[in-house]
Amino acid sequence: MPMASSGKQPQQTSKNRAFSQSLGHAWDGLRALFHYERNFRKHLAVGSLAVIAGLILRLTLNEWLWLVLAIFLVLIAETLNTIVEAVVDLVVGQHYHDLAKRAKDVAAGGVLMAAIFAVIVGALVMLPAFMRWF
Ligand SMILES: Nc1ncnc2c1ncn2[C@@H]1O[C@H](COP(=O)(O)OP(=O)(O)OP(=O)(O)O)[C@@H](O)[C@H]1O
Repeated sequence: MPMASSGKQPQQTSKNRAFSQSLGHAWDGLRALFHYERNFRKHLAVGSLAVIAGLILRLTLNEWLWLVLAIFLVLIAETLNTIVEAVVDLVVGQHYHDLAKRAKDVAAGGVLMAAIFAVIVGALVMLPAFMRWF
């Protein structure tokens, strides 16, 4: 899915000169992910629910570490997927190309792997924590 450009910001193509400038562009990137990527919003919502469940179930430090790792892996995989989609669309536009399909499908496969990892971690962390309640 092509990502629209806002068109409102100055069109900088030179290197960032200050750390605050780099940080500002990274923030723009996060806002773009949230604004344009439905799947990123879905993963963020599921991750937030997992954090709420973790607070209710009073996870241990080790359990939090695994859970946070799983959540961030999914979000980072979705970020890489978005980058691949944007670059592929930039290069081939609406033309069909086998390599474009391979790149997008492999990127989506990366998200799927991260999501499977998150489900496994979620089950291994939440089930024992749930059992501790009884
Ligand atoms: N230019 C292209 N050439 C060949 N196949 C393509 C091309 N663009 C997309 N595809 C195929 O269509 C699928 C969907 O592409 P699209 O860019 O719409 O991703 P998407 O559905 O927006 O992905 P996501 O749900 O992660 O946002 C790709 O996984 C790929 O198999």
